[in-house]
Amino acid sequence: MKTVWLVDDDASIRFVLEKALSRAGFQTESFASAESVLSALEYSQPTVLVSDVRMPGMDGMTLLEGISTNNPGLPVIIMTAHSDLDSAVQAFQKGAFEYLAKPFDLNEAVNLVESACRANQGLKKKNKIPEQKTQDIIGEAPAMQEVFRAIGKLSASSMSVLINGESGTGKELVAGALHNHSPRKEKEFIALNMAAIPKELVESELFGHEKGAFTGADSVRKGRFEQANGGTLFLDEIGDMPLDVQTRLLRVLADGEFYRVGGHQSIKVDVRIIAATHQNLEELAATGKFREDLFHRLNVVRLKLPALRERTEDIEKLAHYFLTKSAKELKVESKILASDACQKLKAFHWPGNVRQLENTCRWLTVMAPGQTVTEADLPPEILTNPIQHAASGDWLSQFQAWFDAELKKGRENIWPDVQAELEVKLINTALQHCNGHKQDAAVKIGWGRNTLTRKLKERNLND
Ligand SMILES: Nc1ncnc2c1ncn2[C@@H]1O[C@H](COP(=O)(O)OP(=O)(O)OP(=O)(O)O)[C@@H](O)[C@H]1O
Repeated sequence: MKTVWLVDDDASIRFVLEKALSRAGFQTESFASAESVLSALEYSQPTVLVSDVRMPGMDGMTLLEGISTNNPGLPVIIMTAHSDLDSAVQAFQKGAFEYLAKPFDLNEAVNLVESACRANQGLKKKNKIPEQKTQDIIGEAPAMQEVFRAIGKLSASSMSVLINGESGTGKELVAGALHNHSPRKEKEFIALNMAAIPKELVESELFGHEKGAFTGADSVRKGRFEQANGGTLFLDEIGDMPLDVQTRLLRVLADGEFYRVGGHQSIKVDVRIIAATHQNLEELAATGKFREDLFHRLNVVRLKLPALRERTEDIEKLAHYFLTKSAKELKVESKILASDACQKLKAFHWPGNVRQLENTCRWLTVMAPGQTVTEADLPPEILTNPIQHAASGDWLSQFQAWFDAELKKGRENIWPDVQAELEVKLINTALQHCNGHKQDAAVKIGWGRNTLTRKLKERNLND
């Protein structure tokens, strides 16, 4: 029978895990401290060990180190209430099989234990990398926990990573964390935004040029690839990379060497590529705007960063973090968010994502009159949020994707059709809501009764 040992000083956690695991057919044994489990490990060994991080006396990380040395191959799942990036990364670097952020779903915990049992030889102890504090990445939402896990798992590798996410969701921050937690961290991390460089300069920016390669090339210039040698090159907005440069990039990725513009001598480099985009690269590849082979080369590991409106549970913590940060920068006392203001921030749709929240907090630090920020202190654009995020999902993003696809098909003069569709939906929904009462429906929409009557005629809707 498969045995699972549980280590946690919190009796209630031990109790619920014991129950869930025995129901799933495991034999369990519980320990209240790391010391007691270490002495038990001298005599026997379970199939899987699950341990908390913070415990009085020896902590979970030290226990993990001891296990990696004395019981290599024993899969250990680390639980922590402190769901920050550092503990996830540390756990993986110290050889943990998985990382479970508290509070967790019991099914998730059982599934994890099951997969740890299957990986019976577990993870070998990895080379210890000196700890390095990265810029905090705040995120307790499940999608962010996935990202932290991936950063931890990728910390020993040089694989290409493709990061998807809207503008301001933290793509560059995550790329930086991937670099800082990799063996390349002593070398350069270079970030380059493809959309920000004029098309004709992209090639020389990346690969450098020889003197006289083109008008204005007065001297030899090293490109970003050479600067990033041994390190990481972060290519933001990769979907905007011109096709001919994509071909060259593909060649560098395949051969590890390239020529400067106008050069005849090949240059060898070892660069890890992390690419990011807010676009749908599969779609771009399907329509010939992005090289399919390059897409597959970059898409070895894909990370999806959620839009801020999809992780409202993180807004309060992020706001607190940014208010503290900007207060430090401005050398003033940090503002505190009142709960009405916090509710408003959570209800806003944040088209600019975390960057916009950061800017709002900076604005509040300067502009809010008192130490406590109330709803009335918030900038007007947040209070007059025209379209509350629809509970049924992010229909504006879907609309945007549809619009984008129509444009790509070459469609023109879209507005009349969109307007007609929107009006029909507005009218029908309002009439239904008001049991067919036109006056009330007009008020709900914000039209006069005559406008509603005219629109009903125009749109051939039955009176
Ligand atoms: N989870 C997070 N925790 C803390 N700060 C964050 C987080 N996500 C983003 N930020 C901050 O928000 C700002 C925008 O992030 P970043 O530049 O990484 O976004 P991006 O997705 O690369 O944006 P773009 O696509 O527009 O370049 C940065 O100042 C970053 O530090």
